[in-house]
Amino acid sequence: MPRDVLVYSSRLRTRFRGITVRDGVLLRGDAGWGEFSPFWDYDDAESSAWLAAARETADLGWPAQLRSSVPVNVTVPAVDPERAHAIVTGSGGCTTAKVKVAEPGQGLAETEARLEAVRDALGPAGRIRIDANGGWTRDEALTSLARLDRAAGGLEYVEQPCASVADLAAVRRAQSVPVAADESIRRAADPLAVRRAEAADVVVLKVQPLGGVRACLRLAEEVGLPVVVSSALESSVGIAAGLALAAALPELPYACGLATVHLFERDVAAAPLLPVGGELPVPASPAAVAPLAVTPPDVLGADVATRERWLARLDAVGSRA
Ligand SMILES: O=C(O)CCC(=O)c1ccccc1C(=O)O
Ligand SMILES: [Mg+2]
Repeated sequence: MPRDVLVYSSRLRTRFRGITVRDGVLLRGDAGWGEFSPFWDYDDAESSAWLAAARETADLGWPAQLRSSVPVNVTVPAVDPERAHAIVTGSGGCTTAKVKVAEPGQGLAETEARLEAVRDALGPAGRIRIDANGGWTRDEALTSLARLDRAAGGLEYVEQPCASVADLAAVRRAQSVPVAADESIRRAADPLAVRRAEAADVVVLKVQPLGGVRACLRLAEEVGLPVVVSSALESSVGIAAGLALAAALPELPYACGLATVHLFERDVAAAPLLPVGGELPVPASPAAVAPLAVTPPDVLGADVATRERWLARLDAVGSRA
């Protein structure tokens, strides 16, 4: 393997987005290290934006930064109330929590119990947002939001309650919890459809699926809505690019969803990007977030088969450009 391409793999502490292991490639360029880690269910065409993001960070580095630290939310997967409470308590001082809801196979009562536990751990001044990942119909969204807003003692917003832009707009009009668009931006042919339909109050932007920090800055300007920068469940190298975007946005009214390194059993960086006092420090440049020393060769956790799979994927996606 070339010296400027590393493959990492880590088990996750809890199942997230249906996966229990996260892996990806780290690429080194003149500016430092960038991460290429599309999920395995993404095809080569969809993965090319992820590669553009990795190359931008590695080769060009990041635009000017307006802030040196970024408030972040703790991310609470669809775990039981005791785990949810412990995750919030051990979050490194986060006062905003994002809780996964609409998990297949889970009932509303379980979700209510999780939200009550999170509220108990945060106290009355904390903020709670939820993410349904498009899992509800309009009617389910309306029923669920009324109940979950009560269980949480107030919701800051709901992320992607339904899959389609039309349904997001309908849910937004029919009740009072603000709506954030995630998949409707990052997996849509036309991310501006959300603005035209007045389907959201907030947009979630992720650097890798949207093709890089600069592409996200342009999109933020075009959409004209408040932005929450979030992780695609990346190692500290990928999270660093999210922090670069959050640091470059003219306004940042909400905590960002970049505190996900705690979900990894083993991060790639010597100094993992974990929150302190509810904030993450913004690395000055991509060179500031280097992976651990690369000897012995398995230090980043990927076995030979995983490395070969990623190198083949990198070739396939790279040859499309
Ligand atoms: O926003 C956060 O708190 C963490 C990031 C997150 O939830 C996420 C991570 C990987 C893939 C999808 C999502 C999502 O927001 O749906
Ligand atoms: Mg989301």
